[in-house]
Amino acid sequence: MMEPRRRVWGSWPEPGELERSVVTIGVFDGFHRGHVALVEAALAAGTRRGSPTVLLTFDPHPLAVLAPAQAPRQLLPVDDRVEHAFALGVDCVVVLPFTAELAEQSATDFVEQGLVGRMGVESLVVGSNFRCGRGGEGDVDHLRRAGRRHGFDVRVVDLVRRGERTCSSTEVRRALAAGDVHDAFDVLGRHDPRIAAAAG
Ligand SMILES: Cc1cc2nc3c(=O)[nH]c(=O)nc-3n(C[C@H](O)[C@H](O)[C@H](O)COP(=O)(O)O)c2cc1C
Ligand SMILES: Nc1ncnc2c1ncn2[C@@H]1O[C@H](COP(=O)(O)OP(=O)(O)OP(=O)(O)O)[C@@H](O)[C@H]1O
Repeated sequence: MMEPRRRVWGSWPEPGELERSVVTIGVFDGFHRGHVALVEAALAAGTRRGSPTVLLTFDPHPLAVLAPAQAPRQLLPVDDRVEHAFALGVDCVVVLPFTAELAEQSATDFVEQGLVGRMGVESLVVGSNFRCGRGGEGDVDHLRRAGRRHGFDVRVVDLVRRGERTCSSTEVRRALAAGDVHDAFDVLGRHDPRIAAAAG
């Protein structure tokens, strides 16, 4: 089968559309240094295995559904996140609509029905603080156990730091809110006028 390239799914791929993959998951708002490191680790695993590297992301931001009052201002629209992923060399992107129904799904079902059943995951690459599933129950230990049951490997990436702090979308937003665009760019690892505009 020809491996898919630059394909974007707006929901889980249908059975058979994606038979094997290296998957990295998260919101990826801003595409900061940590996100880039995660994608690079996934690409290295994809190349090693000869499997497509797929970035799985959510839209809207999970907090917009789980706690709308605390939902952060979006740094990059989902189309820009997809473009960043492709520019780095990711083969395909899955954008899952984050709905109340998805938030209620157990981590086990998310992994078995989604990652294994629809994506044929061979290797899962996440940051050490990643969680998925109802109530955030699916931490990296949970994912490793699921990986042993289903025969996929879990690669946990150490969080990228910049001096004293851990790079995160939250840190970028904090710097922007303080009016310090240079600091925001320092966490991001690049100058990005669209993100400066997100400061409003
Ligand atoms: C199936 C599923 C259910 C989730 N349910 C919850 C939840 O109940 N409470 C919560 O705070 N986050 C929940 N999340 C969101 C995750 O904790 C997390 O924010 C999301 O997977 C993105 O990961 P990231 O924040 O590391 O990018 C869920 C995620 C998934 C995939
Ligand atoms: N500094 C980092 N280094 C490496 N991986 C990271 C880093 N920060 C987040 N990740 C990973 O990137 C993926 C996407 O996470 P997410 O988009 O929630 O990042 P975040 O920047 O921590 O966001 P927020 O600040 O809004 O919680 C997850 O797998 C997460 O574990």
